[in-house]
Amino acid sequence: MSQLILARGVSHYFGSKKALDNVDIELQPGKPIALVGPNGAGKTTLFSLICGYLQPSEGEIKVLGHRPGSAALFGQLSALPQDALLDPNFSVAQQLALYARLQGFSQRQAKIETQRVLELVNLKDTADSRAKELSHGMKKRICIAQALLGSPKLVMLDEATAGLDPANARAIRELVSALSTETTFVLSSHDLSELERLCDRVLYLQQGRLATHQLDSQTEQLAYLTLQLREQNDHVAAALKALPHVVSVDNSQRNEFVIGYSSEGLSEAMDIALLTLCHKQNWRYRALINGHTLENQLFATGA
Ligand SMILES: Nc1ncnc2c1ncn2[C@@H]1O[C@H](COP(=O)(O)OP(=O)(O)OP(=O)(O)O)[C@@H](O)[C@H]1O
Repeated sequence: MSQLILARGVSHYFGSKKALDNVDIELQPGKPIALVGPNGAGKTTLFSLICGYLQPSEGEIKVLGHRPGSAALFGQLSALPQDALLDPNFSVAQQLALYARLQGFSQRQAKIETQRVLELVNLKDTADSRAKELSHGMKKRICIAQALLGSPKLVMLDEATAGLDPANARAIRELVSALSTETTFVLSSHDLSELERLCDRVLYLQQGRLATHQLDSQTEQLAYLTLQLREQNDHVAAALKALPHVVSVDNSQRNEFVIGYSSEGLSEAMDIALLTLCHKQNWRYRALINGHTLENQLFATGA
């Protein structure tokens, strides 16, 4: 089977500005892939190259064995760009059916496919509404429905849940998760906790250069827990360090501690020992995370 995304020495220039610098990617189909990085790091540029909206200035990129933009990828790859727009004056069903027809569905199949994707995003009732009558969040979900027409193998979603309320954002995450056995999603977002929940592979761009992260590679020698407390407490780091088997404590940010410990010969699970300590010390905890948070993996120096 062809690789999902293969990039070899890909660079992209806008005039003299090098937006992507010698990027190599080799990704197989599977669980969702996060595309992250600070503003201006080159995420949209990479997104556009994979979709075939831009051509690389140098290097080669292949999606499912084909050059992005080629006819062979028609119906196999779809994208929700950050600024995706619907026509305000046509009904939702008319627009989706048109896109389905463009993908080669017959008129009858296009109607069925339109209903199917609207059901997926839980917006069946909006079929006859015009886009201008819908809220921002509803429009976003319709655009996601559009990206799902024809069940493509690769779906690129740029900031898919930006501007959605928590319940709708969660519904989209659940949808991505549920469809992930059939479709590989590439999700670009600044919401690291969202990506952390969904993805086990990360493409991290920094000034146009790529570092691929496999999430949370716990070694056999050392395991990590991240403890987030509700309020500031003195002496937390010292008390954590005094626990048996704890090797390192990193105060990664305010009220957050990354605890490295040796799992060899543990008599009591470390999470239980930590919660017992919180209880004894009267520390109220907000979260206890197995491993590092994605934010710490990407940005913290000591993590
Ligand atoms: N059309 C363009 N013309 C000139 N420079 C551009 C153009 N598009 C992007 N750039 C530059 O290329 C670099 C990468 O931009 P890109 O939009 O890919 O970053 P990004 O990671 O998507 O950023 P953000 O998180 O802010 O959306 C930036 O320095 C940007 O200024």
